[in-house]
Amino acid sequence: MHTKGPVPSHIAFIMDGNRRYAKKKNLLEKDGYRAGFSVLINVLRYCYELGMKQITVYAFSIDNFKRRPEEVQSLMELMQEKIDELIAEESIVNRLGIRIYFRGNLKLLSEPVRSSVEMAMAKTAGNSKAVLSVCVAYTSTDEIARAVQESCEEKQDEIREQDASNTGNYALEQLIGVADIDRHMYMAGVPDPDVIIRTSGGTRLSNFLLWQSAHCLLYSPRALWPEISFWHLVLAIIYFQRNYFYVKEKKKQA
Ligand SMILES: CC(C)=CCC/C(C)=C/CC/C(C)=C/COP(=O)(O)OP(=O)(O)O
Repeated sequence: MHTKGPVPSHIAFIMDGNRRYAKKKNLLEKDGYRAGFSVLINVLRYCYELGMKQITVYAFSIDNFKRRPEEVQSLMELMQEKIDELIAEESIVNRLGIRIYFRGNLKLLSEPVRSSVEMAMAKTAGNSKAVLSVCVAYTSTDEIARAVQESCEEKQDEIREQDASNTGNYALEQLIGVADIDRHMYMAGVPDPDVIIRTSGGTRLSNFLLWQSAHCLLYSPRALWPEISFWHLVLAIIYFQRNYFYVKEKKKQA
């Protein structure tokens, strides 16, 4: 597919509005999520066809564990079922050559879900045409805190040496900088997103990619996530293209 003008290299989605969709259509909550997953598959294909090769979705936040236990359970079961579909040999992921990463505090997941997630990452490791990052058990503040902790652990010996020499010139800022923290992020190695799309009209980031969104655009179509179509993506790209030079300049200055 050919588009005029640049397309985002990395597009990220806050898939909001699945429960509202279920309510609107008189469906069970879990069927709202099922509809959301089907749309995710379509969106993946559209993004790929439009030339966007880094796609990130916010599938489950650490805060989502506080929802009703039955809801958490049903979402986790759906996730497991859908991961199996995603990695089936003839799946769209394998046909298009998409590598899947699950990013987040994965030890918070139950054992069966964690095994599925790890299997999906291993089974798609040979795919190299595009990357789907699925943020689960994720919040940005958790990601940043862990990255800072790991950066400190990595430099432990040097920090101790400075402590021991006790010169009064304690230079932690020379030991740990932005690049060190970057390397320990769940999103390490992924270029920052150009656009975050939050469906259902909300303009909050809800603890998603806070570190990575310094120069990112936020686009908020009114449609609920399961209502997202190809044309919503086209409009998002037009919005990106209108702001492209601003984003490019900001990144250059950074
Ligand atoms: C395997 C895989 C990647 C599965 C992902 C499935 C999927 C669509 C997950 C979305 C999860 C979620 C908590 C969305 C927020 O909308 P909400 O349900 O809170 O909606 P609301 O704003 O209407 O309450």
